[in-house]
Amino acid sequence: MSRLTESEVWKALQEHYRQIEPLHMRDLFAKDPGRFEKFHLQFNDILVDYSKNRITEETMQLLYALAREVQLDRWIERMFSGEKINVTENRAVLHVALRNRANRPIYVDGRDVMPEVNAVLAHMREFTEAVRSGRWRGYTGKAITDIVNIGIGGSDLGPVMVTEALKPYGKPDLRVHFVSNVDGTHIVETLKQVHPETTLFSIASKTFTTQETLVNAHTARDWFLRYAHDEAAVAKHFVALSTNEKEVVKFGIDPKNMFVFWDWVGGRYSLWSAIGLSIALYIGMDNFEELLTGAFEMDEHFRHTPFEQNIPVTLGLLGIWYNNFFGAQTHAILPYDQYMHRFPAYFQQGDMESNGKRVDRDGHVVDYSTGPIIWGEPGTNGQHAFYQLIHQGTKLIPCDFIAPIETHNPIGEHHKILLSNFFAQTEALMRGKTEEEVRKELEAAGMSGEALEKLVPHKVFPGNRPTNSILVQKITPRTLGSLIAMYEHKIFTQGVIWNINSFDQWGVELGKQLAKAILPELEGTQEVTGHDSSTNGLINHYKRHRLRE
Ligand SMILES: O=P(O)(O)OC[C@H]1O[C@@H](O)[C@@H](O)[C@@H](O)[C@@H]1O
Repeated sequence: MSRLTESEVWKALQEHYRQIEPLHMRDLFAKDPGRFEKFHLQFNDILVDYSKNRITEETMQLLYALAREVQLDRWIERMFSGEKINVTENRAVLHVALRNRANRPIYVDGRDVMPEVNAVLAHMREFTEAVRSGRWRGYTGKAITDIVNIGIGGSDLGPVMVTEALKPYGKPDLRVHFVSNVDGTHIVETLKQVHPETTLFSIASKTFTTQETLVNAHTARDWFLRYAHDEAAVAKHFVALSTNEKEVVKFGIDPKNMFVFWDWVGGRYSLWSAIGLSIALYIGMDNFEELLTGAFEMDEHFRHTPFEQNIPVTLGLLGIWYNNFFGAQTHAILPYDQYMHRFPAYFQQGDMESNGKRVDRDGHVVDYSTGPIIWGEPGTNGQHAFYQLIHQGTKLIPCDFIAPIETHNPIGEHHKILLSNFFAQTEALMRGKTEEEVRKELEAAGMSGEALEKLVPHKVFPGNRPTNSILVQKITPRTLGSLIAMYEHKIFTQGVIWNINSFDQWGVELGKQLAKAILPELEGTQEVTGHDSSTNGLINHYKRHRLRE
């Protein structure tokens, strides 16, 4: 037994779960007209309604007590004050410093990091303004029309998600492209759309050793040089976003064209750093700073608001409730906003790479479930795809519904229809439809007897399916910044409760190592024998059939 599962409050939650499990939210709503009032939070223009959860006031009290039990407040302070809470890599976790708009000093190893943070922001401003205004010229004197960001994981997903989410703020005559996959198709298809004289490549890699990114970057460089025939021209078309100057120089990028960040920025928390350059190029530095401001406001909220009114803490605790007491395995993020279509994918990395851990901070295998599987698609597409399982399947899937009150594209009735679906789905998931209601409905449609009885069970919706509804005024840079930070801190809250290190990612290493070992084995015709029979069989099949080409 771990300290967590042995704690009094954990046991009280287990006991309490037995009382809550049989209750239906329909009845909880019927009994208490003040339920929405009780269970919603507001911060700036973000409203979080968590009343459609399988909770009572006692549930929340116990969950907040759990946050106190694990001293969440102390962990928050540790993060914000630059303590090396990423213990396995001996690093501070300071993405919050990147958006510390108050400019309060934050120390790492006795040194205030803020002057460096501000210097990089100034460098980004100078560069993005030069490119956007057309002052920055390519090797034949033309202005830049296309940005190709080459990066993967945290060096890709954030910029992709944000540039998509903030498309209405993008410079119309500047296109951004993202190449991440080592599959040659990704770079080949992208290069078909751009011209070397007017394209700027940003090579985004914290370590600058990631195989996929370097392979793609070399291919881009070779392609470029086939046109330019001049190594000196590379400086006008390639910039690097990285922590590793040595490798950047080795690649052939002038350190003047390097935008730096630091080891205390985790890859999946790096969109706020120089990794956000493609975002800043696209939406402009003022908007990029608005994004930072939105995140900063959420940071302040997270750091200073009592748990009971604290949005990330509350969302984190609700996640714990389903994950650890109801046994929910997954969590869906469902943005009702087409521009936000990569938001679930972004937090797939954000959450699953952070909290997909099976040992605690002290290296002990945990005896409780940790990070959920995160998934989702924008509404209403999801409704016509996987919502069936959420409504009537055998699995409990807590969902976050996110929607803007105002759309960037007010055309006809579209937004009202979209929002009516947003409201209807959480209502349907909560209420369901009883046998009696189904029977009445079928009778009204003129059905009766055996035919009716046969159909009834199929048309019953059990309901009682938990959702959070997150309504924002509009998806602006500032609001998006707050929303992203909200989820980051939710992940942090859960990591603290599970006593895991949310900031390393050793799990990605084994596959990388094995791929490196296998790569040379794919050469030549010699039979491979060094693996298990499945891996040998697959590699040898590939080698035999490749030779047939
Ligand atoms: O930014 P670089 O160093 O290329 O890493 C890209 C990605 O690599 C993966 O293996 C993970 O470690 C991610 O967290 C990271 O975002």
